[in-house]
Amino acid sequence: MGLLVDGKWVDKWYDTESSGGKFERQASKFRHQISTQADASFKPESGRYHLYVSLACPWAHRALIFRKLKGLEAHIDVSVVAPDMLENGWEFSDFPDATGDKLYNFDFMHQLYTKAQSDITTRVTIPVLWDKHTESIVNNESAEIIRIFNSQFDSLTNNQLDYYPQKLRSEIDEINEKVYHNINNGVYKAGFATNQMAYEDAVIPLFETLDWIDARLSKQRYLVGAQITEADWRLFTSLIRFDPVYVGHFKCNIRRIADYPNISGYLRELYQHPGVAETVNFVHIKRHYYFSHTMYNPTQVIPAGPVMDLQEPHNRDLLEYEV
Ligand SMILES: N[C@@H](CCC(=O)N[C@@H](CS)C(=O)NCC(=O)O)C(=O)O
Repeated sequence: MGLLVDGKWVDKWYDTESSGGKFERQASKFRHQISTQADASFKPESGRYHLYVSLACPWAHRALIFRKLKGLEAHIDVSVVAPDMLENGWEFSDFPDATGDKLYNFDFMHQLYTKAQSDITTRVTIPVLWDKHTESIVNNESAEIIRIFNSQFDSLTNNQLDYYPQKLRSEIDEINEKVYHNINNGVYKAGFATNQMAYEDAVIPLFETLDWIDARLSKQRYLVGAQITEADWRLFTSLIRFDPVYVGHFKCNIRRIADYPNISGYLRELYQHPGVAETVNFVHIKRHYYFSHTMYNPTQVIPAGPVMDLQEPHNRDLLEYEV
């Protein structure tokens, strides 16, 4: 684990000393858009873009799900890193279901970042949406990559499914904000905290938000009502990792997802949504966290459980929802 400083790889864990034991996530660097507009530098073109992901990472998982839901597999190919993120950061070593770097055959993800900009200073995160024409990074912020996938390739795919519809945008944004701070990033803030207070500052709002969501899902099928939206997929990638990893490894153990009746059914419904189960890889997920974070799990032993039957009926369609 480390970062690039002026284009050089430096092996260094997150600095929590300067922030009172708190983990603070750095903003993503590359924020270009893909657009059909005449003057756009990045236009939607089949085969032009390449997606770099880890199957372990909840942020990359969002992008993989949207690629699937929006029928982009034939247009945007994927390279999958190995689950271990150790002294060289993300790497393309051999591991079942990892693909290697299909474009450059690099050994490490940081080589892709320095190919984009040779003197860059940044953390080397995943997902990355790469442009083969300019040989650079279009965008490395998952929240933006999924919006690009949601709408900008529709003319190529003829897939008009819209997970961020105009009329629901303000409600989706409001829920995303709460879910991002308290859950998506909340589990990391709890897990990476280096003192008791920083941990409690994260773990309490995390479970308050899960309690709130469970109550909400007792009345409506999805986070924003009767229609599945981006907000649901953004929550899904954290929920699916919760019982296998966050409960134990990140000390998010006030309750398990299995203890929440409505969230459990909702999680099963999203998992059973066509195409989604294929994007979930529990071997990569468990291996990444338990093997890479050696300061929390120095033995690198990976727990065997939990048993989860995500194919059980979810019965969410029986719900009388209020919108
Ligand atoms: N804001 C980014 C965050 C991505 C992110 O932090 N990914 C993690 C993997 S789960 C990573 O690559 N971490 C490496 C690092 O922080 O150095 C996004 O949502 O795309």
